[in-house]
Amino acid sequence: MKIGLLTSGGDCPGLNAVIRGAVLNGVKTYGHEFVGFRDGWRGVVEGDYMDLPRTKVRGLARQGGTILGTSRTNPFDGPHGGPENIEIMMERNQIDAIVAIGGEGTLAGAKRLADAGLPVVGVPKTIDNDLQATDYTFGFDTAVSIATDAMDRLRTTGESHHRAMVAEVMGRHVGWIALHSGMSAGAHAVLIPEQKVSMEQVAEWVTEVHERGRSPLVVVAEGFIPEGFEEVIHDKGTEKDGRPRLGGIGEYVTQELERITGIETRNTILGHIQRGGAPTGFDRVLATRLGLGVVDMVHDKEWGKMVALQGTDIKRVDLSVALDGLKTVPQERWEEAKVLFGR
Ligand SMILES: Nc1ncnc2c1ncn2[C@@H]1O[C@H](COP(=O)(O)OP(=O)(O)OP(=O)(O)O)[C@@H](O)[C@H]1O
Ligand SMILES: O=P(O)(O)OC[C@H]1O[C@](O)(CO)[C@@H](O)[C@@H]1O
Ligand SMILES: [Mg+2]
Repeated sequence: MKIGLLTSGGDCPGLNAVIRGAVLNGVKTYGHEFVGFRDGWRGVVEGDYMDLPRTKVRGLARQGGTILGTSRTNPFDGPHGGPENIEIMMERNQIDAIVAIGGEGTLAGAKRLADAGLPVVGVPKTIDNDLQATDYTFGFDTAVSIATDAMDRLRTTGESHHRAMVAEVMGRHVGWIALHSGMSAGAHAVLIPEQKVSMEQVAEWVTEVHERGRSPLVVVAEGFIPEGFEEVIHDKGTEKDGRPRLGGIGEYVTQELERITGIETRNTILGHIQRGGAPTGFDRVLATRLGLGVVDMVHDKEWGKMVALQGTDIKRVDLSVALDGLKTVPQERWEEAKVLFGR
């Protein structure tokens, strides 16, 4: 078989480890051949790909980013998009299957193509950890570990100046990175998209912490909506696909805290630092296992599915199950963390 791999959506530490795992299993176990489409679905609709021999994936497990490049191209758009055109491209290039490595948008495209009869499967990726049917996505552990390290540093400078510190992390729709990095760094408040909290409540937690002589640390996910607001606060316009460009709520929280509490407060936006660089050991192992597993699934011709981590096992699940809403932070996980806030 000749299998085409693509990486699509935001990049994520571990993408290269998936590619390596897939190629090594395919070449060593089955004698399959691999190609890599450039820049996500763009490479598929334009038939733009590179050969991926075993030598091309050497040492890739530890390398951040994606050697294939990524984009947010829709495989159904443009004169060469859609299942009929993609089928013609596959036949012309003798490509037998497509493995789409991406988040919910990429996998929605993969599902529609599989529903139209194309041999397509998925591998879940996102630092946000918001995909259903998989316990964790690779990239999440790396993002949490980078954010934890940054917050440890914010705490020492905050303590020295008796300031409150605000750290804004990624998390457009869900607060997994905020919850885990906040818990890990000992944050005194964690603000996430799933939970409406008033700025007065946050100010109360911050004041309590300050009064017992500590430097308060507030972690806020970029998609947090404070009580009294209907929509996420952002001031950087929108992307081409209409998504608001986030990264700004931290500034609002900082200004409001300083205004209400009178405590000098500083804001740090971690941004894309959370997505860059080498994956953690956990993410390398998870991504490698997903890469190994997806090739077994392709070999068994189980189209329209993705590989997923369930417990400690790599399982095969229908893309429809994985795409049935986002995996948000449950109420009980928030209540559990809340015990650590404030006094
Ligand atoms: N229902 C759909 N059908 C076909 N293509 C889609 C669909 N939904 C999204 N896409 C395409 O997939 C691209 C990638 O999706 P998106 O930008 O959400 O990234 P993602 O794979 O979800 O990763 P991220 O975690 O960065 O959001 C979108 O820009 C869009 O072009
Ligand atoms: O700046 P970009 O690449 O458009 O992506 C930003 C988004 O991608 C993610 O990192 C992953 O979905 C989100 O947390 C964030 O909102
Ligand atoms: Mg998405």
